[in-house]
Amino acid sequence: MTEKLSDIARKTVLEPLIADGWTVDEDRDAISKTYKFDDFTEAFGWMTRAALWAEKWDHHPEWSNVYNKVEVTLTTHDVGGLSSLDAKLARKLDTL
Ligand SMILES: C[C@H](O)[C@H](O)[C@H]1CNC2=NC(N)=NC(=O)C2=N1
Repeated sequence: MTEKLSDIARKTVLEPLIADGWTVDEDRDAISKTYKFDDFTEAFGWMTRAALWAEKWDHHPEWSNVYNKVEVTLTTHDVGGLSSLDAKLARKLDTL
């Protein structure tokens, strides 16, 4: 069962993500990042790879794409805030 991150876990888990360009939206208890690519093909290719991981892990990003830019927000709808699944998916997205 997925649970919201505790205050202690939150600090440990979020710090490295913030260092890698993720920002925390405290109001929504979500993290966001904008990825920029050379062109649409690169952006959409990345989204396709990301979508396969999201489906595999049954954890899906909120995202939008305009040409070479992809804006991603991660939060766990089932618990109404950030969980370890968001951190796991964020780390994966950063490696794709
Ligand atoms: C039924 C299904 O497992 C759930 O609705 C999953 C699907 N993908 C999800 N994605 C995200 N981001 N949060 C969720 O709580 C969530 N729940």
